[in-house]
Amino acid sequence: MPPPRSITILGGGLSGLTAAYKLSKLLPSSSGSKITLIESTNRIGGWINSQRHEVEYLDPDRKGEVISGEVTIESGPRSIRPRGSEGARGMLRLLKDLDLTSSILPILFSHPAAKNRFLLDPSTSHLTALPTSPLSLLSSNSPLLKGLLPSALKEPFHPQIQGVSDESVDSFFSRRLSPAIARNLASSMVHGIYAASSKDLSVRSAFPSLWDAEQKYGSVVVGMLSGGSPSKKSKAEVEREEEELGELGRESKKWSLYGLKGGLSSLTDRLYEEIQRSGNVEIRSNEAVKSIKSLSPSQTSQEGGNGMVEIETTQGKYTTDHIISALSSSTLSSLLSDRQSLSHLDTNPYTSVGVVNLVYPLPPHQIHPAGFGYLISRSDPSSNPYGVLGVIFDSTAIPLSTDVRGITKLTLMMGGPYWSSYSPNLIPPGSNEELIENSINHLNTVFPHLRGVEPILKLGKINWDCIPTYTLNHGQRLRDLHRHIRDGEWDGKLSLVGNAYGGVGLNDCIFSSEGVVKELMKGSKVTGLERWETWE
Ligand SMILES: C=Cc1c2[nH]c(c1C)Cc1[nH]c(c(CCC(=O)O)c1C)Cc1[nH]c(c(C)c1CCC(=O)O)Cc1[nH]c(c(C)c1C=C)C2
Repeated sequence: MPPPRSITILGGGLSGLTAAYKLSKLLPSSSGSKITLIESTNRIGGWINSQRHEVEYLDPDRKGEVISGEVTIESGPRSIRPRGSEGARGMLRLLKDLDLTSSILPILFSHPAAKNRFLLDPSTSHLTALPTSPLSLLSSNSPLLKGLLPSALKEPFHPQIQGVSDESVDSFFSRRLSPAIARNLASSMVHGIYAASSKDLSVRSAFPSLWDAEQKYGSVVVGMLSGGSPSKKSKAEVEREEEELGELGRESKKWSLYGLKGGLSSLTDRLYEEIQRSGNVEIRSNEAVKSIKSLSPSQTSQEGGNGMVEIETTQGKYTTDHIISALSSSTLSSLLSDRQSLSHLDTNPYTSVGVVNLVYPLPPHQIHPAGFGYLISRSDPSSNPYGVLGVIFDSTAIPLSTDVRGITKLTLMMGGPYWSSYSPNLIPPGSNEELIENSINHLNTVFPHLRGVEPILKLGKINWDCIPTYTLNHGQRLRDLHRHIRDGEWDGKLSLVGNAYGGVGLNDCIFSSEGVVKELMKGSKVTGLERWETWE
C-alpha cells in the first residue's frame, strides 16, 4: 500500500515537529502528498521553552562595576541523556541530521554535575550526596540513606512476586528493599522524572527495567549486575546505527548528559526551520482543533481505502487521510464524539509543575555545593510548606558560555503530587509572584546566606498538566487502545505519539514519532502502540 495522500499532525511540540520533519524528508512535494501541522498556540516547541534575558548587576569585587549580559533560561526540559532509552541514539542521529552536532554541550562523567546529585532533608536543610557506587554507600551516614546497603545485599533473597500484573513504584521498592527506601529514594526519583507520587505510578510502565529484572532474575540487584534489560534491537541493527553515528556515537559514550547551546529550543527551532524550508508542510499555528471524526468510505467520495478523517478547527473544516496526534491523551479524548470515543485516553491523570527560575548576582560556589542539584522526597507541609520537589543548579548542571559571568542560575520545581494526590493537599499559588516568593523563601531556608541577596532575574510559571502519570496497568490499557484504533471505527487512521504513551522523556518522544513515520511510509496501518500488542 502507498503512504496516505494527506497526513495531518496535531500539536507543534517536539513529537509533532519530529513527525512533520521526518515526513517532509520522506514525502517531497513532488509525491503529491499533503502534510499539515496544526498548533493551537502561536508558539512552536511545546514544553521545550528556552528564552534569553538581559541581566545586569553591580560586581562587589570590582568596586561596584556594572556587569551586564544575557542568560538562557529553560522553563521545561533542559538536558538529554545519551543512553538508557530506545530513542537515545535516535535523538543523536536527529541532531546530526539537523547539523546541530556542534551545538551539543556534553557533561562528562567526570564533571561535578554528573557525580554530585543531592537529596535534601527539608526538616534539617541537610544535603546528602546520592551514592555513585556501593563503596560510597559504605561511607554515607545520612539518615535518608540508612539501611540502603543492607537492604540491597538482602534483596536477591526476597521471593519473586507471583500472579500480579503490575504494582506501584512505592510498593515495589517497599517489597524489594524497604519502606524507608521507598519513601526516601523512590519518591524523590519519581518527583525528579514524573513529578508524581510513587504510590500512583506503575513500576512496570515507568521503570520497566526494574520490573523485568525481577521477572527474569528474581532480583533487581542481580538484574542490574547482569547488565540490565537486553536491547530489543538485533546486534546487526545496533551496529548499523552506531556506524551511522560514527564519531558522535563514540564520543557520546563519555557523556553523562548533554545540553544544547542556546538551550533545548535550538532543537525545536531548527526542526521548525527545516520544515518551513522543505516547502511541503503547511503549518497552521494559532488554530485550535475542536473535533475530529472518522468518516467511513461510504461517507467520503473516495473510492476504496478506509475512509477519511474530518477535522473541525477554529478556522474551518478539513478532511485528511490520516492523523498523527501529538496532543496529550486527555486533550485528544476531548476532541472525540461520544460515539467515536476511545477507551482509556482519559484514565491517566496529568501532573502540573510550578517552575521558578532565579538568577543571583553571585558565583555558584558562593551559593551551593558543586553538583547537579537536589531532590526532595515526599515530605510533610510542616517541613516543606510549598511542596518543593527539587532544585536544579543550572549554572553547574549545564554551564553555558553565553551566560553572563559571575552569576548563579537556579530552577525550583514545585507542586506535582503536592497539588493533586498527597494528603493534606496544598493549593497551587494564585499568582506567579506568589510562586516566586515561595521559592525565594525555600532557598533562604536551605542557603541562609542568600537572605538579603536580591535575585537579578525572577521568572515563575505553572506548567499545567505537563506530565502524564502512568497509573497501574497502563500497558494493558495501551494494548486495548491499540486494538480499538486498529479494528474499530478509526480503522487505523489515527496514530498516537508524544509523552502520553511510551515514556515521558525527550528521547521517548523522538522514538515514537520516528517509529510511526517509518511504518506510515511502508503503507502500514500504524497506531503507534504496536509495542503493547502482545502485553500480558
Ligand atoms: C517540568 C519538569 C519536569 C520534571 N520531569 C521532567 C520534566 C520536563 C521530565 C524528566 N526529567 C528527567 C527525566 C528522565 C531523563 C530523560 O529521559 O530525559 C524526564 C523524562 C530527569 C531530570 N529531572 C530533572 C532534570 C534536570 C532531569 C534531567 C537530568 C537527568 O536525567 O538526571 C529535574 C527535575 N525535573 C522535575 C523535577 C521536579 C525536577 C527537580 C529537580 C520534573
